[in-house]
Amino acid sequence: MADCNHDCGSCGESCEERQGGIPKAPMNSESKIRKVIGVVSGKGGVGKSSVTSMLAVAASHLGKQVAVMDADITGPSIPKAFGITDKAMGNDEIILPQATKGGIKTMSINLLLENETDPVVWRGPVLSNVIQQFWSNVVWGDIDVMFVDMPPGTGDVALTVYQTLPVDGIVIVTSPQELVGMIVEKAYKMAEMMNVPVLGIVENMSYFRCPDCGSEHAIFGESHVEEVAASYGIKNIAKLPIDPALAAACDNGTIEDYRTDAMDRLADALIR
Ligand SMILES: Nc1ncnc2c1ncn2[C@@H]1O[C@H](COP(=O)(O)OP(=O)(O)OP(=O)(O)O)[C@@H](O)[C@H]1O
Repeated sequence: MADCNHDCGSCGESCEERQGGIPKAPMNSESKIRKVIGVVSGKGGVGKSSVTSMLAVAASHLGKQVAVMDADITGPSIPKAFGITDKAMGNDEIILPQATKGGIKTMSINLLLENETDPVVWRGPVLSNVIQQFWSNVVWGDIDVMFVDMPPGTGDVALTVYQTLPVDGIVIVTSPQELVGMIVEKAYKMAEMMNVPVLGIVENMSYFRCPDCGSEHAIFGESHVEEVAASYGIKNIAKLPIDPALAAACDNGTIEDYRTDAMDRLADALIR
C-alpha cells in the first residue's frame, strides 16, 4: 500500500501488515471516505440522531462531501429527520445510498425495509452484519466526512461499530442528568478502550429559553458539561437548548432547514 501510515487504528484495510486487533471491514471499492466520526450516547432518547443530522448539515454547509450512516439499526431515525421516503436501490453486491435535498448521502435500515414501521427483531450477529454491509457494500463515493449515528449505550452493536469501521473519533451526546451519573463515563471509557479519541461533547436539552422574557431555565438540572469535559480533557463543547422547533424539524423531515451556531462551530472544529 503506497500511502500506508502504519497507523492500523485509523485504517480500514485488512492488509498482511495489519498490527493486532480485529481487521476492519473493507471499505466499498468505489468509495473513498476520508474521515469517520461516530456520534454516541449512553442511552437512547437524548438527541443523538438529531445531533448527528445537525452536524452533517453543518459540515455540508462548510463545503464538504458528507455522508450519514444510521448504525442505530433497531431505532433508525435518520431518514425521517431528512424527510427521505424513497427506498435505497441495489443488487446482491452493492447498495446505492439515498441523498438528502442538500446532497448528504445516507444509509439506514429504514431505506431497505419495505415498511419503515416494521420492527427490526434481529440478534446481535445479524445486526453486526448489517453494519459491515453498510460500510462494504454501500457505494458512498467520494466523502470528506461520514457521521455515524451509533447505537445507544455500550453494548454489543456499539462494540461492532468500533470494531468494524475505522472510526477516527467520537462525539458524545448527553443530557444534563446523564452528565452527573456514570453513563457518560461508560461511553468515554468504551471509546478509550477502543483507542478512539473523544473529539467533543454535546449537552443536549441543556436549558430552555423563555420565548417571552428570554430568561434561561435548567429544566433537567444545572449544566456540568464544562467540568466534565475538562476532567476528561475533551476540547470541544456544545450546548443545545430544549427547542420545540428542533423537535418539529425532526418530525417534519426538515432538519436541513434547522441551523444553530453551536453545531456550526462544533462541525468546523471536528473537520478542520
Ligand atoms: N434539544 C431538543 N429540543 C427539543 N426536542 C429535542 C431536542 N433534542 C432532541 N429532541 C427530540 O427528542 C426526540 C429524541 O431525539 P433523537 O431521536 O435525536 O434521540 P436519540 O438519542 O437518537 O434516540 P434513540 O437512541 O432512541 O434513537 C426526537 O423527537 C427529537 O426531535
